[in-house]
Amino acid sequence: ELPPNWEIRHSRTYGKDYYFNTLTKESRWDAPPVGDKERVRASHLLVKHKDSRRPSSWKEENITRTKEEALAIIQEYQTKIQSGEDTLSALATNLSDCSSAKRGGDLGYFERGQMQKPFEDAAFALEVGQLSEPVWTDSGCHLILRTA
Ligand SMILES: N=C(N)NCCC[C@H](NC(=O)[C@@H]1CCC/C1=C/[C@H](COP(=O)(O)O)NC=O)C(N)=O
Repeated sequence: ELPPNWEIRHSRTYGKDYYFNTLTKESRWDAPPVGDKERVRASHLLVKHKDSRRPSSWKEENITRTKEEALAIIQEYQTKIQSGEDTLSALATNLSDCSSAKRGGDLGYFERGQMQKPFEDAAFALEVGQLSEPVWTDSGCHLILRTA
C-alpha cells in the first residue's frame, strides 16, 4: 500500500523499480512511509460540560453538566456501541453536542493541523473502523470512529 499520489516505476538505467510521486515529482529508491497518514475521515460523538470552550449546542442552550457527568454519559454510549446495541452515527445524530450531529457525527476528511491536538492524535492512531476510548479536548469529551 502506497500513500496517495505515489506509484512504482521502473528505472531502465539501473534495472530496478523506484517510487515516484506524480504530484510532487519526487522520486526515491525506498518506499515512502505509509505511517504518516496524510488525512483521515472520522465521525465523533461529543458530550460537552460546563467548562467546555463553548458550553452550548443545538441540543442545549446552556450546558451545566460536570466533566464527571459527561464522562459517565460517554462511557454509557461507548458500551452501547462496543456491544453493537447502537451505532456511533445513530447516537451522534440524536445526542452529540456538535453540529456534525446532523451528519451522523461525520467530520469529513481532515489532515493534521485541523482539529484540536488530542482529537487529531487519537483519530490518526485509529485503524479504519476502530472506535476510540473517551478523548478530551477543550470542546468536551468525544468518542471517535475512524471511517476512512
Ligand atoms: N474540519 C471540520 N470538519 N471542521 C472544523 C473543525 C475545527 C476544529 N474543531 C475541533 O477541534 C473540535 C474537536 C474535534 C471536532 C470539533 C468540533 C467542534 C466542537 O464544538 P465546539 O467546541 O467548536 O463548540 N465543532 C466544530 O468545529 C478546531 N480546530 O477547533
